[in-house]
Parts: sequence; C-alpha cells; structure tokens
Amino acid sequence: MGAQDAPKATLGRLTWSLPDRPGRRLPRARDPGFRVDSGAVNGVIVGAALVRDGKLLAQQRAWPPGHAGQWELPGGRVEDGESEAFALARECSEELDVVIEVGARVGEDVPLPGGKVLRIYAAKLVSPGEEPRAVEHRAVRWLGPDDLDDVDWLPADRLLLPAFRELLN
Ligand SMILES: Nc1nc2c([nH]c(=O)n2[C@H]2C[C@H](O)[C@@H](COP(=O)(O)OP(=O)(O)OP(=O)(O)O)O2)c(=O)[nH]1
Repeated sequence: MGAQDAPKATLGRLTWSLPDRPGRRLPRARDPGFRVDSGAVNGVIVGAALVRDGKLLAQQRAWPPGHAGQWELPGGRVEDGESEAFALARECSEELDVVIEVGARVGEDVPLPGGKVLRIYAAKLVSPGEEPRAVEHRAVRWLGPDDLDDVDWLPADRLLLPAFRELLN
C-alpha cells in the first residue's frame, strides 16, 4: 500500500453514509449505525464460535463475581488498530492456547451494556488435534446441539443459541 493510500483507507470507514446530495449531514458518532459498525467508537466484543466434530466450544467465566460460573464463547474486546479476526485469534491464543482460523459471521450483533456489541464469527482449529485448555477460565466444554441448553450462558449468548444451533446442524 502506498503512503497516499493509508489515509484514504481510514477515511473509507467513515464514508459509508456520506451524503449523496448536498445539504445532508455527515454521520455522527452517536448515530446508531455508525456506532455499531465502527469498533473504534464504542467497542466490539468478538466471540469465536469454535466448532470441531459438530461441537461448539464454550468456556466458563471465573470472574467477575456476578458472572463467575456462567458460560460464553472465547473472545474479547477488539483493541485499537486490530482487525476483528486478529482480535479473535489473539483472544483464542490467550484464553485457550490454540491457533484458530476465522470464518463467517454467526447470527446478528447483540447489544451489550455500555453501547458495545457482541459479534460472533465461526472459527476452527488450525490443528484439529490441538486441545484447547482453560488458561483464564474455570473450564472449557465442547457442546453438541443437544447440550447447548445444559449450561448457564451469559444473557447475550443465550440470545444467540438459535444461531449456534444452526451452525452445528
Ligand atoms: N468473550 C466474550 N465476552 C462476552 C460474551 N458474551 C458477553 O456478553 N460477553 C461480554 C462479557 C464482558 O462484559 C465482555 C467481554 O469481556 P472480556 O473480559 O472477555 O474482554 P477482554 O478479554 O477484552 O477484557 P478486558 O481486558 O477488556 O477487560 O463481553 C462472549 O460470548 N464472549
């Protein structure tokens, strides 16, 4: 990429709703569409729907006290300058000590407190024989379609259960 291209690429993120005729205002950070599509403004939490042999990997939170014991997908906040795929790969390395390949989106964005959104991507292990381990969490578990209701999911993840089920079937 040439030196002149970088600013254009950055600006490109802001031009999706530029006015198509004079007099229409530019998007503002508080516009709902802008907030959801721009991780830099409000924050995107990415989650990996890691599937192996028809089962989805879930992990059990150890903290904070209000959510300890509840289950979620591996993932976390997209840091400044990271792509969502990179953030997912980093989080899976930190949390599970595995290398993943990131696939397509799963389900819709789910709003989280504080104006953030939870955004899930399908993922698979680069080396299927590698066994994820709970580095920061209490436990990890591979759940088949019939096991999805067995664990106490975080509220946002509960909303995504139909999408998880569809991914597994
Ligand atoms: N990773 C993950 N977080 C989820 C899920 N569902 C859900 O509501 N969350 C929420 C819990 C937290 O409020 C937030 C992510 O927190 P986190 O602790 O995993 O993020 P992080 O690793 O980047 O932590 P931090 O450094 O920003 O505190 O998103 C999920 O399936 N996976």
